[in-house]
Amino acid sequence: MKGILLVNLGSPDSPTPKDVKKYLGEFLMDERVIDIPFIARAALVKGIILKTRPKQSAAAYKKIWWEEGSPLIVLSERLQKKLQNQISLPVSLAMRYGSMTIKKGLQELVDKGVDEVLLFPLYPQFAMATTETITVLAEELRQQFFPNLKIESVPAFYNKPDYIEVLSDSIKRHLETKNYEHLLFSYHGVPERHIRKSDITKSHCKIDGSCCATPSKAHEFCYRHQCLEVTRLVAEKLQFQEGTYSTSFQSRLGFDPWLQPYTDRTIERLGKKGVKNMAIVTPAFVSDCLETLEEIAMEGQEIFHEMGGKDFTTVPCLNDDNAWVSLLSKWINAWAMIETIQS
Ligand SMILES: C=CC1=C(C)c2cc3[nH]c(cc4nc(cc5[nH]c(cc1n2)c(C)c5CCC(=O)O)C(CCC(=O)O)=C4C)c(C)c3C=C
Ligand SMILES: [Fe+2]
Ligand SMILES: [Fe+2]
Repeated sequence: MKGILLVNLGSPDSPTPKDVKKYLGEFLMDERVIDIPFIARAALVKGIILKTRPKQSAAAYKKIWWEEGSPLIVLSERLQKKLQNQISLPVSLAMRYGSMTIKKGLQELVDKGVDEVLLFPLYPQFAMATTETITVLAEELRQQFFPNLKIESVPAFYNKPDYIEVLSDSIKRHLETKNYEHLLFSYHGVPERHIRKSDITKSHCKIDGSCCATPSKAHEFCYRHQCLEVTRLVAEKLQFQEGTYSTSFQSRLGFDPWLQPYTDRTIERLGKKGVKNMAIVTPAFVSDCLETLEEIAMEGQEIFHEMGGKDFTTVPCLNDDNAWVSLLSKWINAWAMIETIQS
């Protein structure tokens, strides 16, 4: 029997420094997140980051935490439940980090009689820190604990026309009554080094602003290209005028160069330039989370107001939007059908 495992990033068990420290320790010790040699990574994470960041991050988590738990987990659970109501195959949910492990998710499916899993990383764009770390871990777990299980992974879906349509409709619906001058597409950032590492041609990526617009097979794994494409395709679909929208990258950590322009500086620039009403959408995230609810909706808004801006509108992530759930069930049913025909 076939089954589906949705996988998102994960959150701490509670917004306390102790639980945040445990969660960040697992997250940041992932070699595909902080991609430096083990000894240096352990020194940086355990010796520096985990000494101060858990307290700071716990305070941020406290501001956005819901009675039912972490927004990212609660929203992912709502998505899984709605999807399960539309699909006859078992649908489970796991997180790459934290208590809802991929191992538990696979076990849950196996216990229901599943022997073929569609592994669905909930990320529109590929990144080694997101999609790749999920598929690599799932394969390691398969080899170690579930040798008879067949696992197939869903690749990045950033440019699928039906995804762009659902995202564009959501943006349009949420901004219909808003009189905004500029729409900022803010994506989670990654260090520039990650983009070069994921370049399968080893020669295409220049991070100079031009390579991502030049056709290349490197784009199958280029996070920057895939983010820029989402902006371009949505702008084309919604017929945005040049100059009324732009792309930026948020949530940088450490001192390495990350993808630019940075979101906080872009908001600052827009405010300084005299933009009074702006809107912001975050298409790297399928579920609202700390990075959208605190960093953008709270901190971003504060920056904009300090710079003289007035209206700051955030477009929610797709979360458990009905059109999004229907699209996911369409993709999953197509997979189940093709697999059945082939076998
Ligand atoms: C598009 C998805 C994401 C990418 C790419 C990504 C890369 C990445 N992240 C960090 C460090 C942190 N990220 C944190 C939170 C966080 N990151 C994502 C998604 C991506 N990260 C999400 C959905 C969240 C929110 C989780 C939640 O519980 O709501 C955090 C923790 C919070 C904090 O202390 O600021 C860190 C740290 C790195 C280093 C990285 C690069 C490769
Ligand atoms: Fe992150
Ligand atoms: Fe590129």
